[in-house]
Amino acid sequence: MRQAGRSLPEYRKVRAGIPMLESCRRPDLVAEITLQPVRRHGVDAAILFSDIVVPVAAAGVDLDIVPGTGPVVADPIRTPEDLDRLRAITAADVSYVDEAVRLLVAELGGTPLIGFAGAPFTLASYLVEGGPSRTHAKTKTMMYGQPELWHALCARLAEITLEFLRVQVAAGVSAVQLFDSWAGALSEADYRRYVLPHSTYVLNGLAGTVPRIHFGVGTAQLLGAMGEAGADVVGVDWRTPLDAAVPLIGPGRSVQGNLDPCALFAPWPVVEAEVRRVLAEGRAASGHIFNLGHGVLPETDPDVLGRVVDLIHEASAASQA
Ligand SMILES: Cc1c2[nH]c(c1CCC(=O)O)Cc1[nH]c(c(CCC(=O)O)c1C)Cc1[nH]c(c(CCC(=O)O)c1C)Cc1[nH]c(c(C)c1CCC(=O)O)C2
Repeated sequence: MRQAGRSLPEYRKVRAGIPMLESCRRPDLVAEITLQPVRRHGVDAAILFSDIVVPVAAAGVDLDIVPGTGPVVADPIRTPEDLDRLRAITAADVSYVDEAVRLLVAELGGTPLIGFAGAPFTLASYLVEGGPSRTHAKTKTMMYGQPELWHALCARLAEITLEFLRVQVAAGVSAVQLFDSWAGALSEADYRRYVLPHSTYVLNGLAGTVPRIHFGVGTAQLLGAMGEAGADVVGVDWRTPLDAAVPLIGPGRSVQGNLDPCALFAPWPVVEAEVRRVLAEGRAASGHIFNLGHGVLPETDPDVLGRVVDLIHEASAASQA
């Protein structure tokens, strides 16, 4: 999730005056920003500093990441001719990611690095809408009205995503996360018909390499299907308690989540109780990666994040003793 950054003063300092996409293309900066939360909070894994739209920009789409808004696409993709502007990528198109991952793996020592990419639906939504959307109306208009174009777009995005993840795996990441942040906008039937085959293509393409995490927001109705897409770990947002999510996700998969990012604004005793609740509910799963249910909000106090990390370490050590 978008977490390395925005709450940390040291992040804002190194990013000052450097546009988001440019910072994603500078391996030295990527390495420094990725390491910041590991140094400060002592988290158990680092998440690569990049963005889900980085490979799409490398594929020839004119886009920008606007502070406070998110990805904005100059000419949205709405016709078969528009789709021609989205070409395949090769490793050479994203060589800065290869370089950044190699730098990081060397620096991190034993701390695992998690790579990531955006899933076809969430990427398609930005490309078709032209920017963030509450209803995803234009995206669904293409999905229902031009299903052939929709599937061609998602198939192209799946190839781009898979290549982007393969570069990260080859460079040494220890796990990958596929973000389908906005898939929760779909019914299970539509997800299965219009999205699942494409996400499955990406996740299966990495079978036998590194563990695969699959995450979306507001996906209670999709947890089973998202697990079927081929993930080893399914990420859950804060709306669904982990012990309720586990039977939906099914056997053989671990869970990730799911503290409400807004809980970090509560008085410490409330934060502590919420963290302990999430840990207790996570015991229903065969494996649990503690995380927030979505990204850290920029206003979050970094000291509270540090205390949460310490509490989780203490509580997991105590439960294993
Ligand atoms: C949907 C999505 C995006 N990007 C991402 C997703 C999927 C996960 C999720 O749902 O949070 C994924 C992402 N984006 C970023 C990371 C790197 C890891 C990390 O920083 O923790 C990751 C894993 C950096 C980023 N990506 C972005 C930031 C903020 C950039 C800044 O410093 O201004 C960071 C650190 C920008 C971004 N990029 C995107 C949005 C919606 C925004 C926020 C815009 C805003 O509110 O300012 C698209």
